[in-house]
Amino acid sequence: MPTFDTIDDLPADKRVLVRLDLNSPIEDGEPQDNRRFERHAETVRELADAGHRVVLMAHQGRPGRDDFTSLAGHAEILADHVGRDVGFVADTYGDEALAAIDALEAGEILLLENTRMCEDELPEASPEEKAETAFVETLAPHFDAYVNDAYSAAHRKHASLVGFPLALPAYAGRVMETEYEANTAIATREFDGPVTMVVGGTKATDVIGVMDALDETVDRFLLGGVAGELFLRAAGHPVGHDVGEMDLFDEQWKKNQELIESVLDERGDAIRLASDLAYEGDDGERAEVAVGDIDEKATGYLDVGAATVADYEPAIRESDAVFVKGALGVFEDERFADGTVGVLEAIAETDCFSVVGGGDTSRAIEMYGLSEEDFSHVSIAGGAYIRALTGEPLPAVEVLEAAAKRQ
Ligand SMILES: Nc1ncnc2c1ncn2[C@@H]1O[C@H](COP(=O)(O)OP(=O)(O)O)[C@@H](O)[C@H]1O
Ligand SMILES: O=C(OP(=O)(O)O)[C@H](O)COP(=O)(O)O
Repeated sequence: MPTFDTIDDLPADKRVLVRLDLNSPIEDGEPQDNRRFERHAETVRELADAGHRVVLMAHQGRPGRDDFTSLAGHAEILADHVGRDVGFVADTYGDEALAAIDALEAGEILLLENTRMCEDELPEASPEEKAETAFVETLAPHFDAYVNDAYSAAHRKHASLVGFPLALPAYAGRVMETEYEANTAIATREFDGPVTMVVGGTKATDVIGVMDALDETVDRFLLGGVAGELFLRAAGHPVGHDVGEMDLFDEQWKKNQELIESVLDERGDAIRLASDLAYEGDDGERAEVAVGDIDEKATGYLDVGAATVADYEPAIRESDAVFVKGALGVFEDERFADGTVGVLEAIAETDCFSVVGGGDTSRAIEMYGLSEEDFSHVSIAGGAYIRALTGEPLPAVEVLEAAAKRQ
């Protein structure tokens, strides 16, 4: 049973400030529809149908990255899923935002601009410090209640996630409630046979620390993506660094080198690394190279190769449970989807307990004709769900729990 209050406890006719996680893949500057919109739409529709004035906050990307964009396009996608208009204001807590908030009628919905465009949102700090920011102190008096539905961002100590619950009565939305219950239940589950974790994606910093903490739970890790290349670098291969305009490896290597080397040293037997990698050849087609034959990294590696997939598939078939965090390659491009899809197909065909997590990674399921029903749980959370597996508390959930004790 969750120890926070939910929107079932929210009194009628309120001005409600709601935190969603609409962080999405961006292609050609536009957000791509994904299950985060579909799932959050349920909470938003329920609040609007109940006659509340509903103001939404969300973030997109990280400052300095290509995916750091306005939320104007997100409002349109969300409106389609909710089945009601979703207004948008290109401001977070300035006069324009406050005027739009105060003009809302019962049942109307308004999305504010990307919270990370407001400098009080980042960096991480304690809930008390975040509650004292101008962002929270200016917005909170315009509301009666705060709802957090952003389970997938609950591992971040940002103002919109941990600051508002100190300033307003605070409740969990439907996504927060269901993801919390599902992921907490998984953390306490016991398995008879081997437990495997597929680790890929771009946010290596998030997963490497967790690999260390999952010592007791996970028997073997199958690596790919950026994390996989960083481990190959630690194992002495000339890969795992940026080339050209790339900004994925060097900073994460600097931050995690010691940890990667110690995880590899202590859990080397449990860690399987790619034996071949795929890249875009001169003719624009997919090309592959054995890791042992790489003398110098001249281009980006965008997937694991066929030999690696052949090595990983049987490991999955003999597992009792498989957890996926991050894609093994850039599956959005069909040429580099083999690793991710090969692994997902093996999981779908195996009678194991399986969880696929991450806003980006879980998109591969429908893109490649697999069904959500083939997996035990498809989480819209990535970093938050694997942290939940370690039993580590999530800061944004802790402040909801503290708020429930006060309410
Ligand atoms: N070798 C790679 N180089 C660049 N990007 C990669 C690579 N492998 C996987 N990715 C990207 O990782 C993304 C998913 O990673 P991440 O954002 O960490 O996970 P999620 O949002 O699913 O939790 C995918 O969109 C995929 O394109
Ligand atoms: O997409 C998210 O996390 P995920 O990639 O772990 O699923 C969340 O929106 C958190 O975003 P952040 O990792 O930029 O803080």
